[in-house]
Amino acid sequence: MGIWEGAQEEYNRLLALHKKLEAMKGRVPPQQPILKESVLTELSSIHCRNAQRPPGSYTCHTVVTDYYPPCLESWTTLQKTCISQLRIGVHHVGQVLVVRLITKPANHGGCLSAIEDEHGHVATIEVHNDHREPYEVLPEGATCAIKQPFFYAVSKREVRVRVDHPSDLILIAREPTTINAEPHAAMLQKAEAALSMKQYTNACRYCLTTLIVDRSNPRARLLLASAFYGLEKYKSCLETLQQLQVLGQFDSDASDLQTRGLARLSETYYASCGIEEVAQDTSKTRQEWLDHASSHETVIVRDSGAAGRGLFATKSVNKGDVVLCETAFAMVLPPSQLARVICRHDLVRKRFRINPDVLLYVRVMEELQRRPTAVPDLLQLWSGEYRSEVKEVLIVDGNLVLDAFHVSRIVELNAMACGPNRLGEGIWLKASYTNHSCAPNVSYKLHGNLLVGHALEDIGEGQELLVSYIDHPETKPFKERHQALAEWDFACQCPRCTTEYFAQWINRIEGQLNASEENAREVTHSDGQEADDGGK
Ligand SMILES: C[S@@+](CC[C@H](N)C(=O)[O-])C[C@H]1O[C@@H](n2cnc3c(N)ncnc32)[C@H](O)[C@@H]1O
Repeated sequence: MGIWEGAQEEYNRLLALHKKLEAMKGRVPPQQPILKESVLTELSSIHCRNAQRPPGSYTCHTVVTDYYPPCLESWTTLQKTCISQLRIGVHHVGQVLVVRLITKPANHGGCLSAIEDEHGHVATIEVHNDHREPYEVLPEGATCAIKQPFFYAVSKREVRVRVDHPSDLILIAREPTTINAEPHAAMLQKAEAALSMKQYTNACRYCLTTLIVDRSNPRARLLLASAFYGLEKYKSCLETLQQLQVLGQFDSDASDLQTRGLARLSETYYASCGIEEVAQDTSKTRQEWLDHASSHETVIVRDSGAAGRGLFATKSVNKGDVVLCETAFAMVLPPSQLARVICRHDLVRKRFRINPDVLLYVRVMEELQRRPTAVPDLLQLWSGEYRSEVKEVLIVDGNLVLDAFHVSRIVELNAMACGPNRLGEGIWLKASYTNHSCAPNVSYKLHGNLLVGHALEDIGEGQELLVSYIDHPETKPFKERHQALAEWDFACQCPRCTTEYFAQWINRIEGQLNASEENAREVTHSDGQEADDGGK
């Protein structure tokens, strides 16, 4: 059985099970208190099964049974509850469960561990949407606070405390942030480690902490400039390097970074990265991530009427010109998208998703944690009917608050297929505003992680940029185009569809009118005949 069929079968099983389990809502678990042995046995069997899987390749399932918002309050202001007071299928809003993690964590759809409260009662915790290593998510022995605990039935016999928003889990026994007291060397080592993991915001924090105390530390300045470069803040990068020049500490690393920074800045304003050369290079090297900057000076986001917001040209461009050039916010391409298969069964929206969609979502969540400065830009993207209160960078109890369901919906509605045979997917923050048209005036091409939009015709200043979300719309009739667009959950209102829709509508009305005229003629005719017959 293929991955798709397997996921479909699992989805049907889960949906049927979920319907049956609804009857348990509001009740206590069938076995109260939950037996410690059964929790530990279940976890050790998951550990055994995981150990038998080939490393790096496994299938895991995430089941979404309910959409609910993350907690926006500090755990210290919530009312304490305990495991024996939890009710199945209930989000205990306004409450917090303080527990100790008593086993080694396991990966199984989410991150799992056994928890014990102050009364010695035990349950299993299941954390979703936090894709760090299990020992980082649920470190054995730590004490944690679970905000608004959701007690959820996995089967008729098994219930778990479930966390969908990573910020709803607080590790309270985690060491306090004492970074100010650390010596510079340790702080800069942390900055280097953060840079190597592309955690640019953290790297900035470590460097700035050093610079507050030692303004002329050249290493801290160079690392800070690199972190700004990673965050695509090229102006700040160059300013930081200038300060190094003033201090007379400008070495070859700084000079190299300055050259790259200047090149990126010029690309930002003048789209000067030489798309033709980039295209030739990437087709040869097949490099995924290119060192180039986004350039979207020629576009602006504005209201587009029925389609919501759209992307408009700020100046006129000729056919063939580059209208937009943007680096990916997150992207998954084969073969990495096949390294592990993750299925997300959404029982609320009655659909399931597998790679690459789910892996892209994982990457987006990781990227947001790494670069919180990008949070507002991502959260403003189209999310259909889903509304979230979290739209800005919000830190509660030291955690970045993200509504995992909101991010998931944004990824579903804005991801673009890309890469060889369109087997990959990515998110581009500006290009996401491009609406669909069945007669597009722009087409997107991918070079590495760089999405380049070319004008398919002359486009005037203020005109909307439109791409086709489907392949070859020009060859497809109305019905086929709408079938292909179905997965985006909207009825196309582009001028071509509107014209064709009205043409079809007028044809239908004319057909009906003709038919009723025909009927009326026949009735009159037969009435006339009857009258004639009657007269005979
Ligand atoms: C990727 S977003 C495009 C940006 C979006 N309009 C916004 O306001 O953020 C895709 C969504 O835009 C809307 N859309 C795009 N093209 C459309 C069209 N031709 N007709 C109607 N709605 C369209 C649909 O709601 C679709 O799900």
